[in-house]
Amino acid sequence: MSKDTRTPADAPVFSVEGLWKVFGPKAERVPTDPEFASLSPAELRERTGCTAAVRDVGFDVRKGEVFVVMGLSGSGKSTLVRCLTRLIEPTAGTIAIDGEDVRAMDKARLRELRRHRAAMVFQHFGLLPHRTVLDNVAYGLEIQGVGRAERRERAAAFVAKVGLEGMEQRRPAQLSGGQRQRVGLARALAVDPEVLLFDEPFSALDPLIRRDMQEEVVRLHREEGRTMVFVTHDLSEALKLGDRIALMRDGRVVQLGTPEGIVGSPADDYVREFVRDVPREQVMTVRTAMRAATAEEAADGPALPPDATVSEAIEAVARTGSPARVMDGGRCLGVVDHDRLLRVVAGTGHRPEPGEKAA
Ligand SMILES: Nc1ncnc2c1ncn2[C@@H]1O[C@H](COP(=O)(O)OP(=O)(O)OP(=O)(O)O)[C@@H](O)[C@H]1O
Repeated sequence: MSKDTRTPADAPVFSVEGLWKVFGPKAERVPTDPEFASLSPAELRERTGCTAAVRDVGFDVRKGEVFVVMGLSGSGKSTLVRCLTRLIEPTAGTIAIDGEDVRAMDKARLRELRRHRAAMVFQHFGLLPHRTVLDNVAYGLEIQGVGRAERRERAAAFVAKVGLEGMEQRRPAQLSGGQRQRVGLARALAVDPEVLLFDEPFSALDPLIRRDMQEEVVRLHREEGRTMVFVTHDLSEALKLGDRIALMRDGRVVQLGTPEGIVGSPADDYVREFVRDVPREQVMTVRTAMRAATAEEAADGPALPPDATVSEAIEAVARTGSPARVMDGGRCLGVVDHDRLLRVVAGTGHRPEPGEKAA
């Protein structure tokens, strides 16, 4: 996936501010009382009997991006993403979709939001066992009131799109886990939502099928440019899929940034520890690794786009024996040489990305 090269449209799809979800007795008092806000999760539970699953979280999801919510088990990811369409009622804060206040929506509007605008793909597929693949995919269209002939035609197109052509008449029990998840994906896509929400959709799949599905998401995203919010506890999945990643810990977002920003400039020791084993050369780009070029260097040498990875640059430099030029529209932005590339691999010498900050 090409990262960092798109200029995102200004208007966010989702805009979230000061969001809290507190489970437990008299949950509403927790967000408003500064004394509670400073407590650790264990202290808060002890003092109030409440669990703050999401604590004062704010972010925008930009049009066309894959926004990943990542964190360990229990960090609040599922709760957060369910709050976006009020499958879980937030305790405090604001959520807007295309500028419209989600917390002010009545039942009918909410239904419309979940059916048409923000479709969810779940880990356990949620397929109807007695229906065929085709009818499962058509289901979302059926509840939208689309006529039978049209919905079957549209559903068939999406079945083909996710690579299940020829399996239209099978039932879910006759499919593998990966194939079932493809049906879930096709069903969500068929309603043509503005944004797709994925809650750990691939965590039950075995590693090879999981990789296939990740590639499927990358491909669909590349082809359609659809906005996606993707929950995962798997760092390599987050780095592979995310244009930006919100890293959660104990209900808070501890860092929000590009994969490169998070790996290259961890906001604190927790994040640093989290990304310690990531192969940096596969995430860091030459845009970050480069230095200024001399006139001679700018004129000759292998050329790479700014979002090429350091790993790709190592290959180019090894092949040609000379520094690689970072080229953007015919202009040489800088060069990467052995020294620069090795520094990235060794984890010394990166520059913080402009605009990256802890959330
Ligand atoms: N209905 C509930 N009642 C009470 N506490 C809850 C409820 N749902 C979630 N929690 C708590 O909120 C916290 C966040 O849970 P959540 O499921 O959002 O985490 P997660 O990051 O999605 O975890 P996982 O990766 O294991 O699904 C946890 O401490 C969890 O025990």
